[in-house]
Amino acid sequence: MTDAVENAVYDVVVIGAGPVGENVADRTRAAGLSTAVVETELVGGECSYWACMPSKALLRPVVARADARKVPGLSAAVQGPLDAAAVLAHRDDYASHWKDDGQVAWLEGIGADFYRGQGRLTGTKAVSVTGPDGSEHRLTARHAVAVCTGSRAVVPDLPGVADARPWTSREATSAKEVPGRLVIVGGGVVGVEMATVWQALGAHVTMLIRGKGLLPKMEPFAGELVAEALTEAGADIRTGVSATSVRRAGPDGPVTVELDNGERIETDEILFATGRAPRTDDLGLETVELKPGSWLEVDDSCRVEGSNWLYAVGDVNHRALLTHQGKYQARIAGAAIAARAQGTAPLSTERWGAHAATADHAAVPQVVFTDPEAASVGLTLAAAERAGHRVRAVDHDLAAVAGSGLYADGYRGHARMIVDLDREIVLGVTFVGPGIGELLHSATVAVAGEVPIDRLWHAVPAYPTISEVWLRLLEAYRG
Ligand SMILES: Cc1cc2nc3c(=O)[nH]c(=O)nc-3n(C[C@H](O)[C@H](O)[C@H](O)COP(=O)(O)OP(=O)(O)OC[C@H]3O[C@@H](n4cnc5c(N)ncnc54)[C@H](O)[C@@H]3O)c2cc1C
Ligand SMILES: NC(=O)c1ccc[n+]([C@@H]2O[C@H](COP(=O)([O-])OP(=O)(O)OC[C@H]3O[C@@H](n4cnc5c(N)ncnc54)[C@H](O)[C@@H]3O)[C@@H](O)[C@H]2O)c1
Repeated sequence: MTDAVENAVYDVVVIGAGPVGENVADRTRAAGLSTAVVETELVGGECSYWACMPSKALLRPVVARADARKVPGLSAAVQGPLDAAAVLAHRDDYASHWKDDGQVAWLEGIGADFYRGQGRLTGTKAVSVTGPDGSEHRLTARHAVAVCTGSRAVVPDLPGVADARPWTSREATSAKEVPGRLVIVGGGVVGVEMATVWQALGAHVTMLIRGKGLLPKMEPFAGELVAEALTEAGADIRTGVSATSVRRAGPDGPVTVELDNGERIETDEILFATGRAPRTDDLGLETVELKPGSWLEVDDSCRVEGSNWLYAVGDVNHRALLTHQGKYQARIAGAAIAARAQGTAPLSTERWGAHAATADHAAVPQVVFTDPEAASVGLTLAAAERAGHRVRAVDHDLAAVAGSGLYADGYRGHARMIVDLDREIVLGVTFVGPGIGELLHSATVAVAGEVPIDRLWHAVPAYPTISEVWLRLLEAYRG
């Protein structure tokens, strides 16, 4: 495989070993292709150390306590504060203490060759790797290079922001202490999940939302129910305001945030949860006639538009910034790379084919792990109407289901199903309420499977579970 230390030829070179790069490598190795994997930080990527894993480890005790407080006979036992030190220690375990030995061993176990260093394209099918010690490797790919370099947090360029040392999602998921006061700018998924964690751990959280409410990409009731609960928990949610400058007084002093309405807020830390940018600025894209710093546009097999060897998989292609969706793309791209390399059979790139990431357009599931949880798959009503579908939204109060009442006293929640009136299939579903995260996959199966409403009528939910909401939604649709 290697003809010299610095120069090596592989069937496939994967740049970036987050969950997505790992899965591309897993698939290409399973197909018998020699594969090099290049990682500049930690194998496992953002998800393992500063995103999904630590954030969910922080959220689990918060949400479990909130649920338990609504169960008669149990609530009195869980009125005390969370043990913040134990929660943070649990988080540290789930972030593997920011060490990647286990994941490096896994990569080696699948037979991939691992290179630690910054990967850069240097031309067609050519990648250089600059190691931490300055060493240089030049890798050539016979068939494909897969860029899986993910995304990083965006911090708006406000006066004073750099000197204020703001938190991004990295600090918000890895902080060692609970700040007394935390201002969060942005009310997307990172904003609401981190507000839920840090408010419950003892910080006083203020959210600054420039728009009308939280979770603007979901159905409006999702943001409303999450905002209601966060406010009850003690958070201060301000909508229609933007930060205009940020100033930290001295190295350890508080931060003063100026708002566009003239107000000032003093805080101990400020978190910018204001979206993501692609990690493509130092990737050598200019050597293959692509623009550094841009998201990489791909076809449904995840191959970069206009190229026959370059793939972009996961966050970096901007199709759906979610680990499970990136791993799905990795399975599709890995299969496409192998099929093209082996040239044995034509690719199935038609809608829902083995080499087409069709679900990225039609059935992307997401769970927001707040109290209450918010989960959705497929289209919202607004998105379906924008796309020109003739649809009907069917709504049901989740509290009016036997299973919900048993799950929690005073259960609050809502469900919406978007039905395509021409095809009589479900285009989208949103659930908001305690304990609904695990319900989402039933909706994903219905949407991705394009299961006709007439057949869904025969999918009987067990009594008394929260899933009975399916029956109520179908009854409401059929009148
Ligand atoms: C706070 C937070 C919580 C989240 N929670 C969830 C969740 O609960 N569920 C969910 O599905 N998604 C969640 N996400 C989104 C999820 O983290 C991303 O969708 C996922 O990490 C994308 O995987 P990836 O492999 O494409 O990129 P990444 O995980 O970003 O990995 C990319 C890897 O490439 C490496 N790299 C970059 N450039 C180079 C280079 N030039 N050379 C070599 N290596 C390079 C990076 O070091 C990194 O290790 C969350 C995100 C955040 C910020
Ligand atoms: N549970 C999960 O699945 C999960 C959890 C966390 C993150 N993620 C993923 O990570 C990605 C990043 O999350 P995110 O919350 O950072 O991004 P986001 O795009 O979901 O939300 C960012 C929010 O910040 C606002 N914003 C942007 N610039 C601003 C500014 N200058 N001032 C004020 N507000 C501003 C936007 O209007 C938007 O509402 C998302 O795509 C999400 O899917 C997923």
